[in-house]
Amino acid sequence: MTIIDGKALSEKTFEEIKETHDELQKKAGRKAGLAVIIVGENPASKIYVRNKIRACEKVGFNSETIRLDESISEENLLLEIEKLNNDDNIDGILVQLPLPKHINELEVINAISAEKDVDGFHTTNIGKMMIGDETGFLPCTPAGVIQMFEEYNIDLEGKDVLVIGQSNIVGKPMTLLLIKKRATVQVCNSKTKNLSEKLQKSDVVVAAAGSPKLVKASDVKEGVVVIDVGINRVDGKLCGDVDFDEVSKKASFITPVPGGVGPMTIAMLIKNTLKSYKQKINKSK
Ligand SMILES: Nc1nc(=O)c2c([nH]1)NC[C@@H]1CN(c3ccc(C(=O)N[C@@H](CCC(=O)O)C(=O)O)cc3)C=[N+]21
Repeated sequence: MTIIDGKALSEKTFEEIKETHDELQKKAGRKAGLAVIIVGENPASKIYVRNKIRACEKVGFNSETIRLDESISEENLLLEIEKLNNDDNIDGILVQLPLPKHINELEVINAISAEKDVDGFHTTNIGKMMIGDETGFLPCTPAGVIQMFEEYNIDLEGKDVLVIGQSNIVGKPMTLLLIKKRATVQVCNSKTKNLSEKLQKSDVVVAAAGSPKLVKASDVKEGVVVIDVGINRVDGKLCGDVDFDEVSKKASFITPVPGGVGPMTIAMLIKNTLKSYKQKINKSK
């Protein structure tokens, strides 16, 4: 059994990006820049945003955090985004989700210039992913999972993959990227019947349901590859959707929580920001 070390893999990615960025910035005369907008005081959001800013520091990018009050109007949030769209020192804009209920998330995401949407949530980038146009940005979590498969030489061709969860930010895009790898994908949600039966038949499981210990050892087959995208806080402790201690005894590969998919998500955000920076400095030449 191999534990897929997302933390180590993210550190390796940061080092590679730092080197490339150090080179490019000499010629471009400016650093890459990421702007993160956070609305309200969600404690989990604060931790994630802090991790993203730290990652920028590691690779030498400029970063800017814009903290807005919970009560901000959608109109004023859109004005903040517009400023960043027009700022030539900003390559990536990220609006931390979830947003307060009075704000329309889709409107806000689509107000970000598609060329700066390093989250890969903009309709244009989703469309590009759908048809395989590689000029766009891939959503960070699914892209991070694919990177893990590649680094550990886990071949997906012809494999039966079960994706648990169908969110716009994980389940749906994950499915598209797995199809591109020629896997046979089945997508489950909370209405799915006989989940355990489906798990037993799967070569690879991607769990993104947000339900602690949903995937148990008795559900999976010997040699299964398990990717745990869940982030749940149980009694103050961070845990995924997989009963790691038990399932790891049957798995060939498994990701831990923390230290698995989470750090890879941030690594892909930084990678997307570098891609945007490259596209912009090449354009202005
Ligand atoms: N616009 C937007 N983009 C996002 O990418 C986005 C978002 N909104 N909203 C929330 C989710 C969640 N997310 C995580 C990123 C890193 C870790 C991470 O680094 N996790 C560490 C542990 C962190 C901890 O201690 O809590 C780990 O798994 O090892 C987790 C979760 C990004 N998200």
